[in-house]
Amino acid sequence: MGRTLAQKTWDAHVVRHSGDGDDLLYIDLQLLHEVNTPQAFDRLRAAGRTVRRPDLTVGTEDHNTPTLALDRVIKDREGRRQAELMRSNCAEFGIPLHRFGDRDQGIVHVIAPELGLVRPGMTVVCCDSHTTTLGAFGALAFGIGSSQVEHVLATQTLPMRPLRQMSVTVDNVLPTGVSAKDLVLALIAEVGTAGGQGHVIEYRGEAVRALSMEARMTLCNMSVEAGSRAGTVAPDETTFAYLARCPGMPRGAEWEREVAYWRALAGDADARFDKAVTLDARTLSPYVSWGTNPAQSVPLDGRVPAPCDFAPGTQRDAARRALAYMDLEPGTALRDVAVDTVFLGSCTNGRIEDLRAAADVLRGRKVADGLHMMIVPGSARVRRQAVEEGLDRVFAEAGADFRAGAGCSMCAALNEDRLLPGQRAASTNNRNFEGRQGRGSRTHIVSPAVAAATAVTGRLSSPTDL
Ligand SMILES: CC(C)[C@H](C(=O)O)[C@@H](O)C(=O)O
Ligand code: SF4
Repeated sequence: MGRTLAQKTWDAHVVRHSGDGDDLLYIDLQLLHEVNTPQAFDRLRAAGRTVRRPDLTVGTEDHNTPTLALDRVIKDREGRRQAELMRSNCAEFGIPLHRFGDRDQGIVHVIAPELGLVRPGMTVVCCDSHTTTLGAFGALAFGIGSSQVEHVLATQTLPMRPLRQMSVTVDNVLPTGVSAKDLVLALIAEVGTAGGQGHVIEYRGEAVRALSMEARMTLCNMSVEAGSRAGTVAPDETTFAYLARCPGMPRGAEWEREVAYWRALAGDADARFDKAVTLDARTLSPYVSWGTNPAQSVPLDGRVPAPCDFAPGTQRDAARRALAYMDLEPGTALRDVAVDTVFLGSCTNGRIEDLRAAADVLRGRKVADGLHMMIVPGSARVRRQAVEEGLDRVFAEAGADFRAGAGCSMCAALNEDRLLPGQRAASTNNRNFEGRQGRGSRTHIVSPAVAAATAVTGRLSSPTDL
């Protein structure tokens, strides 16, 4: 029987089929950040073990890092402690670490592709749920918990229950002004936050083929918000062209051999999916979340729904609660919702293409009076490139606050960058649960273009409104 891309990658990494339903998988790369890892290192030390493959392990600092200046210290005590432990643990076990202030530092999911660490057909794990991002390269990449981190550190393997296969086929091409972010919000609104549970999603179809690597990363990034373990896109010419520019790639005949292997990873025509969803790209438009989970999203052209629009029970209760928390009246046009903050950044939309998309909207325009637009590059490299392209000037002239330091920042508000209680943001991040961007914060998840247009008008807007 035919196999999917994920099944081929899985099969190539099984070290042992065990009786209890778990397979023991070989892991090609483990990425680490400062949150969730101290416990793993403590247990490793307590057990008198060492790191099996420090050469297949890479760390960075991202969640707690400041953004105002590169010489700024972490103010929060717990955050500072995590960063210090990250440094001492990596030093003790010989793991390369991209520290805050270094050239290659940034959000773990942003720097890994930049450094050429991720290739098609690899198994990649990280102590972070948005590791799904890296499936954009045709890798099998998923988040793991801290005891699993310890297991991989010690053995370079991981017991895993085989995943179910789900296909998301997006036919036709996305209309102009509709991005991968809008596509994935529409998908999650359709299938729900548990729609992909236990599955690895493979994104297919003409619209997906047409996406850049950055856009595919946005798509795979939010796979976890649909409940799935991983998201993948079969490697193609777009993937190879991106990889060819990455550091450390083989050249000449060796490169040709790799590409042939990567090509063969594409799913077989008779591969079976346990679940299949089809979307028509032509029907999509900019999406925005109104509630407190990403599935509570509607087209920007729409209105805030009412609880009675949902099935009685859990869904309706969740809508009622979300509306109260978000302080929104049913029936309000989304375009009438005013925000005081716009956040552009995160592992979903903190890459160079995202900054370019926002700059294209901001060029020659001004951020609305009294509104704070904060732009945080996903990595130090993204920031350098933005400066090379003159985007920093566009942001400055528009009155946006383009930060010096790279990291997660206001995506999760684990550093100093956060909303005050009651503040409302249009944000390019991926989660909007209560308090995500600071206690009492209200988040509307949007694309970079919508974020920038919203910054100009002060209300949820798309570039066509300007
Ligand atoms: C802190 C980290 C473990 C967490 C995650 O796993 O996703 C964070 O990155 C997030 O986005 O909420
Ligand atoms: S940018 Fe946000 S979603 Fe991504 S790893 Fe950081 S906190 Fe998590």
